[in-house]
Amino acid sequence: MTSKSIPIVGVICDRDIIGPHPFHIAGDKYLQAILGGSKCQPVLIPALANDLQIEQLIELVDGVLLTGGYSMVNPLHYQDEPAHPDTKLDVERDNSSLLLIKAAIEKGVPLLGICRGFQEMNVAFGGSLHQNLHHVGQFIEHREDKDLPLEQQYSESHTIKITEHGLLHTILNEKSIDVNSLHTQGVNELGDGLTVEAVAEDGLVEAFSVNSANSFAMAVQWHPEWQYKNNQHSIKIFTEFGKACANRQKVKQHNG
Ligand SMILES: N[C@@H](CCC(=O)NCCCC(=O)O)C(=O)O
Repeated sequence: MTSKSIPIVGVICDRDIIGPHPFHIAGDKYLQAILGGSKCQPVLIPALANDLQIEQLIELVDGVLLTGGYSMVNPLHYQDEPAHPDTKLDVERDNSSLLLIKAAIEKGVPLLGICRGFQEMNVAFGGSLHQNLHHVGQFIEHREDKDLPLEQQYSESHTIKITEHGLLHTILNEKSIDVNSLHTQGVNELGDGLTVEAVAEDGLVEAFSVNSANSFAMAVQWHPEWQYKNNQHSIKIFTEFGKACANRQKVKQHNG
């Protein structure tokens, strides 16, 4: 029985230790949102960094998803003070994502960044992060309360104002929406060639797009993958990303 092939989306893994061993892992909710929301086949990309055959890999996928993650982007990537020794880092994830972002933009592969992925994309374009938003003194609380049940951790936490006539505005057709918020870090300096698509009520950048991209290239600080089926805005984001991936697949099939 022949079935129509669906676009393939590469999902970056975290490298984390389980028991005595390192593993490459990705959150199920991201894979479900790609499968059901974007109608694409998710495949995991291990955080093998410079051992990844990026040029070969980027041709195999029709889109790239950079997921959230509890580890922090190493501040050495944006020339800031070294992270506090207790900070959970993931050097291999950093180095893998930065290579993937470059390759996806160069090759016109649709790219969606979520939370940590949003922060990685900002850094990849020369931007910087506040390592601890709650220490800066001008921002509302953007962290989740990890002592609460997950439903409450991922519940809507603040409003974002959407840039009129931008990509996100075109996708959502909304001037503002409420979003969840589960992040310690956030955009300090916006990277070169990025356009702000939304800001929080405290002025923190919450979404941006990539000016030079030949395809969908957007990143959001919140978590649209969380229970995406129950959120019309999330459905629209994953649907739009999926359409871009399907278009990439069609162009590749046409070009043979
Ligand atoms: N570690 C960064 C990014 C926060 C983030 O991605 N949180 C979600 C982790 C769990 C999930 O994938 O839902 C920061 O704290 O700023």
